Amino acid sequence: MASAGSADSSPEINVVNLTFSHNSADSRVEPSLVDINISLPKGSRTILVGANGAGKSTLLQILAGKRLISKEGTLVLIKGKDVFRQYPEGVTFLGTEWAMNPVVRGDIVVEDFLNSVGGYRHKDRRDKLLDILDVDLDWHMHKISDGERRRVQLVMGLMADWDVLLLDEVTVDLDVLVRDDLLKFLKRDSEERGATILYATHIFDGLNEFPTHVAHMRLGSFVTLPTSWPFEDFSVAGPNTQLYGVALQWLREDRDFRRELEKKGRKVRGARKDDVPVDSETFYKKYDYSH
Ligand SMILES: Nc1ncnc2c1ncn2[C@@H]1O[C@H](COP(=O)(O)OP(=O)(O)OP(=O)(O)O)[C@@H](O)[C@H]1O
Repeated sequence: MASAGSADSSPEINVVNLTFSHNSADSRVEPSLVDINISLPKGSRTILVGANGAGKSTLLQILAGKRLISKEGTLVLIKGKDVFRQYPEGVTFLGTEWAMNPVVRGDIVVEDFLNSVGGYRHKDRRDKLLDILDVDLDWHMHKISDGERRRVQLVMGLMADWDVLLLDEVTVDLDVLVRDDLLKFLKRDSEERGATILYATHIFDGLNEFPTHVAHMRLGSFVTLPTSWPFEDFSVAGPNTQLYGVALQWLREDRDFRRELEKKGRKVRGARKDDVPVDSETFYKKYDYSH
């Protein structure tokens, strides 16, 4: 089976010996990423699967140049360029924190907002995306829903041609029809232009036809390196032919793995506290926050 984790002559994304701690001053805190080595070919579309806290966002943020790594022996390259020193052109990162920025909740009309980031220069693609994402140029950014704001973000982020797209869970609040149309657009775009996508998500419905590779992260490491999809080898994820089934199996394995570690007395990050009821109503009744 083809794995994209091995060395490639000219990979579009190449990470070598990456270990990263959010709090490097405190050696008791386990690193968020441990010894990551991946190499993704141009034109690939890779889905990152992993439980909460697995390290998906951290990896995408590092690739987006949002966190500085200065360790000797570590390489984080996109299009052959070091993302910390000479950030490559044509890389787009779309993450969830954008929608929290007060600027994008201000009283500004969508058309002006898109023009302020060069929308007039990419009118054809912009108009295609407005149609796919069902965005109205007359909307006011402070009067739209979170899902609508997300759609504006996607128009903004995707309207210029990109070579590498880093997507961190930004399709989560789209309705199913818009999400489906968007994924078809991205797949076509990637096929026609040889553009590369790395996509972290928790929603696997309707995603079967999208990826060229699928990978599994757990506790900051790759359990399954980016591997050609659909899997031909049952040993990777059992007899699953649907991505949804693969993800369910991997997440179950992650939970079992985490429980085994906890039994041995190791505190595992990302674990749910068992004394917090899963439904919020019970939680608030139990802790009575009314006073
Ligand atoms: N700003 C931060 N400061 C300290 N630790 C952080 C920070 N952001 C993430 N972490 C830690 O890094 C680890 C990886 O988190 P990350 O957000 O990358 O996981 P993820 O796989 O994207 O999870 P999710 O599916 O919940 O988005 C977690 O243990 C998390 O607690």
